[in-house]
Amino acid sequence: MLKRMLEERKSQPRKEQSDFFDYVLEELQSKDTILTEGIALDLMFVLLFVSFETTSWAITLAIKFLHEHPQALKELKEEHEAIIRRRENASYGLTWQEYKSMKFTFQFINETVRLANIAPALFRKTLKEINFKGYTIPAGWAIMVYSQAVHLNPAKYEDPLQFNPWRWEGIELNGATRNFMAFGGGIRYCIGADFAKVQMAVFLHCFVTKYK
Ligand code: HEM
Repeated sequence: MLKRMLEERKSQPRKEQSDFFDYVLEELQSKDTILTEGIALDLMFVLLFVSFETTSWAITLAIKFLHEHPQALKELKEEHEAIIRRRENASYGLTWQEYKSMKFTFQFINETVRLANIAPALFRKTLKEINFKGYTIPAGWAIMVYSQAVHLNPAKYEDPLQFNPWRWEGIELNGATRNFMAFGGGIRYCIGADFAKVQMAVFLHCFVTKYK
């Protein structure tokens, strides 16, 4: 389907660029590009999946956790109602400052994505031979980092199957750690992580303040 769309767009170029397809086409037609049509189509397909399914899945689980944990719902409601009370005009929309002040919301989001394990594993390739606990992994081998096993490891997270947003109290996460890889890590760290968190926070804000 994407291939057909690309062909159509190529045969009838639009006067003004308005979507991602137009930018991909422009790049494809530029002289020094490293992009091929195959890569471009893969990119479009992957982006459709990683930018949509991930966040909607996390939000779906967030609703489930809210339903099952009334104390978390109460605390979340309090945080968001306080944000609205502090506003000069209650009808104004959310501001970036308000978003950054959502302490419990971030704990709630971290815990949701820890348990969601939307990408349960990460893939890497060894650049050099690695010796680990008596095992040798030759250079050039594919490795699967099973992040889900870290997120559900009782040695790392007390009572790991329990939804407990309070476990994140006082912990500021700005990227991946050895124990938290819900958005991957290193050079391939999810480029949409901050965007996904904003989307989730805005959704939660509307949900707990408007839904009756
Ligand atoms: C709750 C939502 C999301 C989760 C849990 C998530 C998780 C991940 C994970 C685990 C990776 C693999 C990173 C690695 O291999 O180290 C990844 C990569 C990626 N994510 Fe996300 N993601 C989310 C939302 C998004 C959104 C909204 C976008 C785009 C708008 C996005 C775009 C990408 C892209 C393009 C990559 C590939 C990065 C690369 O290979 O350099 N993700 N994501």
